[in-house]
Amino acid sequence: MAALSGLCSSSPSLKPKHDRVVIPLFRKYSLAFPTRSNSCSKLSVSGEVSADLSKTNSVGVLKKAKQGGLEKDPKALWRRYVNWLYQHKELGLYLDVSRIGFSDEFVAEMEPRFHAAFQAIEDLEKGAIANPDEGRMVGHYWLRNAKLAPKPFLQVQIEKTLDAICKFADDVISGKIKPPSSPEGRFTQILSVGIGGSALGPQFVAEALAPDNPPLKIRFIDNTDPGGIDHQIAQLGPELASTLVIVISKSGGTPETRNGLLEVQKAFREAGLDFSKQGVAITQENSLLDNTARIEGWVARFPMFDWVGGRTSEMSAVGLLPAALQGIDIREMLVGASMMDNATRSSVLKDNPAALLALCWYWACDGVGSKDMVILPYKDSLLLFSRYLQQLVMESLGKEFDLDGNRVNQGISVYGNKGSTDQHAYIQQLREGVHNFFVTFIEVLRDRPPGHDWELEPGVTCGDYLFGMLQGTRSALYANDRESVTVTVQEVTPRSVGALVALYERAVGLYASLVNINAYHQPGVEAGKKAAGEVLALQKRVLAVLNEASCKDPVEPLTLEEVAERCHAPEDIEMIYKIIEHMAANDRALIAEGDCGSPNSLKVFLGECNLDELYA
Ligand SMILES: O=P(O)(O)OC[C@H]1O[C@H](O)[C@H](O)[C@@H](O)[C@@H]1O
Repeated sequence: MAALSGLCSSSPSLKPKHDRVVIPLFRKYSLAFPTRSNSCSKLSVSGEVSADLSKTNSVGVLKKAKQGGLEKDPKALWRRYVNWLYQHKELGLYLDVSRIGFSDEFVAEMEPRFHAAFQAIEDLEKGAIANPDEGRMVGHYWLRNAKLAPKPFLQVQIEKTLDAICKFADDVISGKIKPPSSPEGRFTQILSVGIGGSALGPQFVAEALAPDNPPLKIRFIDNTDPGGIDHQIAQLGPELASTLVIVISKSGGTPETRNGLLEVQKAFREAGLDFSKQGVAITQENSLLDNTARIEGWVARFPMFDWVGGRTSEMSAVGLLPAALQGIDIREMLVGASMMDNATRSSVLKDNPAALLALCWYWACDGVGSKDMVILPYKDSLLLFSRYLQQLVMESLGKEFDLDGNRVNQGISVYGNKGSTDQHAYIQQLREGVHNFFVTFIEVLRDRPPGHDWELEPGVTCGDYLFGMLQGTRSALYANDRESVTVTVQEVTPRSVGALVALYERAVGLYASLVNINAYHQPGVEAGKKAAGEVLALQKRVLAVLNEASCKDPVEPLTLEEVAERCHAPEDIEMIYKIIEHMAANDRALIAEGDCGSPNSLKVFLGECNLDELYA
C-alpha cells in the first residue's frame, strides 16, 4: 500500500526515484509520409463526396495495423503500459493510453501531422488568426497566463478583469454589495442565465467543485423552455429577493438567453423587486446585452473577449465569476490550466498528454470520427464533464468542410455520465453490442477527505468498490477488444479541474489540426437558428391570416390548405399544421375544429378578432 501511494502521490518526498526516460519520438523515425494534399482527396466545395473519402483521410498503415488486433499478452501489455504512461508530477495527473492499440508504425506515420499541429498551436498562441472564417485570434490560453497575450493591452484587459472578478466576488460574499430588499442582507443565490458555452462550463464546475455549503448557491436557466424557467423561479421562492442574476452571452443576442432574461425580469416585477439592483452581465462590449445592462444600470458588467470562443470560455469571466461567488478558488483553477498548457506545449509526443489523447482519438476513430467517445468519470462530482466535453469536442470538430474546402464531414460523438452508475445502464451494449466507441475512464484516486473513510467489510471501503468497478469494466471491455484511455487525477480540486479543461481544449485543437479543420467556428449552428426564425415569422403570418378571417361576419373558419394558400406558403403546410397544433395546445385564442390526428379535417379560426392588428 505504501508503495502504491508513493507512486501516485504528487508530494515531492514521495516522488519515484527515477524519472521516466523520454525518447524524443519524432527524432527516432524518419519514414516518408504523404503530404496533406496527397493524403486527402481534393474535392471542390460543391463536388460530390467520394463514398470512401473517409479512408483517404486515414494514414496508410491504420487499417493494416488494426488488423493485428489488440495486445493481449499480460507481460507485453504491462510493458506497453509502463512505456506509454504519461505522468504530470506536479499536477498528480496520469494518462494511460496502453489500451488503445496504436502501433509504432502508426505513430511514426503521424509524425508530420503532429509537427504541423504543434506549429499551428504555437502560431495560435502567438496571436495568429486561428479562426480564418471569422478572422479572429483564438486566445483562451492567454486567460491563464496573460503574459502570453501578443499585445500589452490584451494582457492588461485579462489581468484587470480577473482582479475585478475577485473583488466583486469578495464584496458580494462579504455583503458589501448587497440586494436592496433581502431580509438576509446579502446575496444567497445565483441564477445564471445563458446557454451553450455560456452555461456548460459553469454547470460542470459548480457540480465538480462547489462546496457543500457555498456562500451563494447556483441555479441555471439554460433554455427557452417556459416550464424549466418557471421551475427555477419557483424553487427560488422568496429568495428571489437575494438572488444575483448573472446573464451570460458572448454575442449578447442569443434568443434563448434574451427570453430567459425577459422571463426573470417579469418575475422580479411581479415580486416588486428592482431587477437592475440584482443583475450582472457577462458579454462583449457594446453588445445588445451590454448596452441594456449599461442603460438600465445593472450592478456590474464583465467583458467577454472577441478572441475567446464560447466553448473555451470557462477560464474567462463566464466560468470564473460564478465559480468565485460559490467560494471556489479560481486562481487555483487558472494555475491548473496554466500548468497543463505548459505540458501540452511540448512537441515530444510522449511528453504531451493532449497530443497523446489526439493520437488515441485519431487511431480509435480512424481519423474520421468512426467511433464515439464515451466519457466515464468514476466520480459523481464529474458527472457533467461529458456534457461539457460534448460541446467542446462536437462543436469544434463536427465540420462539413476542411480548411482546404474539401467536404469531409468530420467529428467525434461524445456521450457518457458516470461510473459505476452507467454499468447498470448501457455498459452491456459497450461490452457485447455494436462496436462503435472507445471509452475514456476518468479515475480519481482519493475517495474521501483524509480521516473520513471506513471499511464497510473487512479490508474494503465503499471507494474500493468504485475502484474495482472501474478496473473491472476497463479489463472486461479490453478483453472484448474495446479500447480505452484512462485519465487519473488525485482529487477533484480547482487545480485538477482547471487542468482537465485545459487538457481537452488542447487535445481538440491538436486533433483539429491533424484532420485539417477549423475548430473555432460553428457555421452549422446558424442553420437551425435561421430556420427557427423562419418558423416564428411564418407563425406571425398565420396569425394575421387567421385574424383577417376571424374578423369577418360571420367568422370564416379556414382549412390548413386555405391558411397555407393565404400565407403564400403552400409548401409550408406541414409547418403551419405544427404551428396551429402548438398554439391550440397553449390557450392562444385559437380554435381548431376537427381531429388533429386527421389534419385535413381541421378548420381553424381565432376566438377573438383584433381589429387594430387588421388595420395596422
Ligand atoms: O454566448 P452566446 O453568444 O449567447 O452563445 C451561446 C452559444 O450559442 C451558439 O449556439 C454557439 O454555437 C455556441 O458556441 C455558443 O456557446
